[in-house]
Amino acid sequence: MTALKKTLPIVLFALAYAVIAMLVTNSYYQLMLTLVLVWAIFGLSWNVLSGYTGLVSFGHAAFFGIGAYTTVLGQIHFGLTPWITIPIAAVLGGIAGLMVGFPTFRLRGHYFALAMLAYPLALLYVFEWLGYQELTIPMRRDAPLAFMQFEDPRAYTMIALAMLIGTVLITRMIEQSRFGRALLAIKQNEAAAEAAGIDTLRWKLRAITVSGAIAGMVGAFYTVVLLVVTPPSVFGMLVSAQALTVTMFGGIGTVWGPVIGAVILIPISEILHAELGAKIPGIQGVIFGLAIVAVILLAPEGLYWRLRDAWRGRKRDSSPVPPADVLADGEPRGTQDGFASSEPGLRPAPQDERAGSGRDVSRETILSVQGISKTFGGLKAVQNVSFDVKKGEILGIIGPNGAGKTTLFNLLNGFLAPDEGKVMLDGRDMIGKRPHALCAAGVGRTFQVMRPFLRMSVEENVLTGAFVHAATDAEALRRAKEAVATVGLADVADRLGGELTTKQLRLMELARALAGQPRILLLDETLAGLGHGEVGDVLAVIRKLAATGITIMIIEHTMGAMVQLVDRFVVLDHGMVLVEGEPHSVTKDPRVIEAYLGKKWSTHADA
Ligand SMILES: Nc1ncnc2c1ncn2[C@@H]1O[C@H](COP(=O)(O)OP(=O)(O)OP(=O)(O)O)[C@@H](O)[C@H]1O
Repeated sequence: MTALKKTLPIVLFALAYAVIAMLVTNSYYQLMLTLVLVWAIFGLSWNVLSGYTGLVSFGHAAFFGIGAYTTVLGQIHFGLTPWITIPIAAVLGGIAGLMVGFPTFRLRGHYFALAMLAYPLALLYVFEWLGYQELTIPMRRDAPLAFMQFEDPRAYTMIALAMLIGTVLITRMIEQSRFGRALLAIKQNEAAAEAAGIDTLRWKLRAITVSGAIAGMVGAFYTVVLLVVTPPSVFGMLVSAQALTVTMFGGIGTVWGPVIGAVILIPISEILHAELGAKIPGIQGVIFGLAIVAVILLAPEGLYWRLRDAWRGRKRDSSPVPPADVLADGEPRGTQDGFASSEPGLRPAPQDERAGSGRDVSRETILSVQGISKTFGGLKAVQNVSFDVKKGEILGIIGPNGAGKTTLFNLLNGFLAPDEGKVMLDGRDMIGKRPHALCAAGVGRTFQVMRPFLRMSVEENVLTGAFVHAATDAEALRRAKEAVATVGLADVADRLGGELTTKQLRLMELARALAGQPRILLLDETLAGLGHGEVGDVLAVIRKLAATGITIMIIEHTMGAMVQLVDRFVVLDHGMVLVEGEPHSVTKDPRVIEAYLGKKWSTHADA
């Protein structure tokens, strides 16, 4: 039923388009109908890589041009029909994608976008140098159908429509599978995606391969329609810009975006080009420029998302503003006053209550940190830190701001490689492993500054973390639902990440880490930004997880809560272990009071 509901708009669109195409007799308008579909397909190709992963490509013309030249050279030199060269172009486009992706994915953001620009430009000059300035597809009047040379231009529109439906269905499949979820997770937060067990490089390479294949295919077909190919017409800047513009205008990261963008922008630019092209050369570039400016100002993610948000907004009158510490740069809280923060009502417990969790902890070591160090420039953020974590233990990592606590977590989950030292998980050396591999080995992680996927629902957020050990999508979904229920978010499972309160976001991050079935969970300031009652709720969930046997390491400044939660503390100061031990002895240690807790602590505790 749902599948039918999702496929119906595509079927209706295709039917309406086919009817219009059949009714149009003017060959110029027929060509425009074909070109709308060509640019929609090219936009979908761009979308598979850039729309879903957020890695903007200015170089998709490289794949398009390879496809275009495959067709024309295939027919000139080998007498091959486009029925054969179009699939070959798709394969070559895919291979080119893989070859481009491998070195270029080392770069991020603007650097990636600019590096991508180099590929079509380089190919443009290579093809000019090879003497392929202007090539025309030889006419085959003896076998027009066999060589895709139709008298009736409607045939091209129908083929383009079939290609568009195929591309939409492929994109849909990607979007709704583990593939698409991995790409969207990468887009929204690559570090969080890695920590949730997603092998980001592998998924990005798959995306660029599929994207290159679609671009190669449609580039090949474009040449069949226009019959002539020149390097600037297929490798030129305007070609890449066209894919980018139709998608940005229509909507990034959705199947409908490139279709909407192409349906609106291509006819406008083509008609203006026909009417005013002689007086204002390059009018198409102006139209695309204006479209981009309009989109940036009015609907930064494109028309589709603006309309969808307006529709959702009408359905849901008020949605809470995302908390200030989500993806923000600043520290959400700290100990700037030299006194570890203590939530109202969670003042340091009286001496006799401060005996930690009182739970039985195994003697077996799960994680052994052996002399690890990390230096940033001249700053020794972590210096020769060693300690063991016992199976089932809740270990608190405390220390003043800048003591190296988050850096330690980054070393433990593979975001950073230590300069020296070892990290042994169940006796196996974990050094050199990437975060997704460490996640697969059993290390789960949440973040100090929360990294939710704001455009995904709670369940989808958690699902991204569930694939790491799930053999099938159904199993991942089951695990995600279980994790959502365990943290008590089942009632809001359908809400978007951007609509949650701080407490719900903290619990959702916990569930996302939990869905990967971790054996050890690294919780970085999970209580930050929570109110009094909320701290108690989240603590109850952490205790519940510990009771199931999960080992927990937690960084937290809320000392009143920490002394009641943890079995043991490791206190860091200036990147070194200052003291290690049970809560009651650690909180009385003069060195800890001096470096971290402050004199106010002992006054509070004695009160
Ligand atoms: N990527 C980096 N590059 C340079 N310096 C860094 C980097 N990451 C951390 N540092 C520095 O290393 C030191 C330790 O930082 P870290 O974030 O680990 O401290 P922390 O104990 O977690 O502090 P807080 O309690 O404020 O979160 C700080 O001086 C910080 O400025």
